[in-house]
Amino acid sequence: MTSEQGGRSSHQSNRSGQGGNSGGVRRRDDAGRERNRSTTRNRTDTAPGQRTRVADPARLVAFEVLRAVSADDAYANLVLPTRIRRHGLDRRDAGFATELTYGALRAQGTYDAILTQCVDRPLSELDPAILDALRIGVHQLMAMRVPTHAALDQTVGLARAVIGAGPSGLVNAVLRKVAAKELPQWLSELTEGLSDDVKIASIEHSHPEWIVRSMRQALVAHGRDVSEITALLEADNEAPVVNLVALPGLGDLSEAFEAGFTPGELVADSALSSGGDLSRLESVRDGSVRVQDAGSQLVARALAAVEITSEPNDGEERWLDLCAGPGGKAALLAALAAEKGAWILANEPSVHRAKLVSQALAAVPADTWTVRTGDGRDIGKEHPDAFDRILVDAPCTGLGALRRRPESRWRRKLSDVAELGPLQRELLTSALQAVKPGGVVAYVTCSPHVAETIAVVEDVMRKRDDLELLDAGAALDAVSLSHNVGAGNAASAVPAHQKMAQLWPHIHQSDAMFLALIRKN
Ligand SMILES: C[S@@+](CC[C@H](N)C(=O)[O-])C[C@H]1O[C@@H](n2cnc3c(N)ncnc32)[C@H](O)[C@@H]1O
Repeated sequence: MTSEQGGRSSHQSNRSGQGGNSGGVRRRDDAGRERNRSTTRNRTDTAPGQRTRVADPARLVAFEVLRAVSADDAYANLVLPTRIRRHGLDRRDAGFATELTYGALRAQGTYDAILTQCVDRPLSELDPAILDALRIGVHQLMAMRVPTHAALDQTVGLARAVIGAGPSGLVNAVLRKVAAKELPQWLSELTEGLSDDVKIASIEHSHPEWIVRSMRQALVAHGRDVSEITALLEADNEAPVVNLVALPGLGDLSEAFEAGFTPGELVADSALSSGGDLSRLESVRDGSVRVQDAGSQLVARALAAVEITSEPNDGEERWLDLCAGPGGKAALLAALAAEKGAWILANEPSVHRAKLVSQALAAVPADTWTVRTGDGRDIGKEHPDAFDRILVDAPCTGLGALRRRPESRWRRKLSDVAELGPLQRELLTSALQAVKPGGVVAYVTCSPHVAETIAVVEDVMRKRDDLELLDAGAALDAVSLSHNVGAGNAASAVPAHQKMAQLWPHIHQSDAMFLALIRKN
């Protein structure tokens, strides 16, 4: 099972299925939602904390993951599957735990704003474990189809079992206040009297204000209307579908289609599904079919297909993936290189990640690729004018992949953008040294933040007079199935920006990948 399976609802989905308030034994349906068995007794008004004394395993899993994220800086997508296994959750409970975990993490900003109205002290003064239990309770009350009494009873029971009887009383009292209003009413109260659109969007769509501001700026820089911000932030709060790619010439999607995947509409040799146990697929196990976002597939294909005028060495093009770990794009590029009779060097400084690159490349003929463990900033000096095509998939804030990393919006800081800037510039500078005259460098980030995208490209290009920006939007169109991706920036007021391309989750259902293609003349 993928860790996203079952994480369906945005935190703002309605509570339409939440009408029942009868007591009785809980059961979950296929989507992991709790249903009541019919009984007539209404237990909502009795003290839930007095009843349930054991933690429901699915809620316990969500609580443990939230604790690992807030106390140990863990990544939810890595911890969740291990906890699901450890607690032996079945498919339905795993779906419920996934929705609860990811929903509570994504919507943390909105939920904390609600909790602030219901707790008699600053949230920072609460025991962090109590705060995590409250967030789990709020998500059930505001966005899942869990009957109110079950959300209260089970969350208070969880707090009693894992934190203690005293705190469970606090959890009970606070969640009862939260439950008194539905989400739309909370949101209108929280935003009443505010005139700052950024603040309002931040509360309503649970993104830090600096990220809302950055996204708005990026939309405008790429010639889009700022009003798209709502759709963009909403897309960030949705669980992404699983995208597969069959490595060209090596992989076959028929097994995936038999397992219920549907053909991808954006890019060739791709397939989509909302979930499923990928380890069942032999083609995934042997690495010839890989999980990869459609945006990543498109940018890799655009670089492989764009016209170059450099002279191949002995008829063989030399490609370089400067920042290859963990190897997603390197695998697709290497398969495309093998088809064209080219060779690729995949570079990665982290030893662990370089090993992952080698594993990712294992399905591709071994004479097509080499993995180098080293700093990409040195390659330009060591190998000037040596490569025909270079990918610089630069280390970045990852603000374009918030759908996949539910906690990252709270962990990232504006200062990270400034800290990454020099490295991004040095890596692109190195690549421009390493590319042959007539060859092309693709500068890619999984972030739409203009300080990581347009500003880096413009700063670095200003320092040389032998560079030319190619039309990246047209290059994406050329390798897409529709031939009309719409990622180029014809509407941008700045001519140079028009040639740089930006994909968007709310438009392309992909990560927000940025692509600039630079030819050295
Ligand atoms: C955005 S990730 C690349 C993702 C990869 N292309 C893929 O598709 O799987 C950026 C990578 O750059 C690596 N990196 C960090 N500093 C670097 C440096 N000085 N030179 C080259 N790579 C670097 C990071 O370790 C990380 O693996």
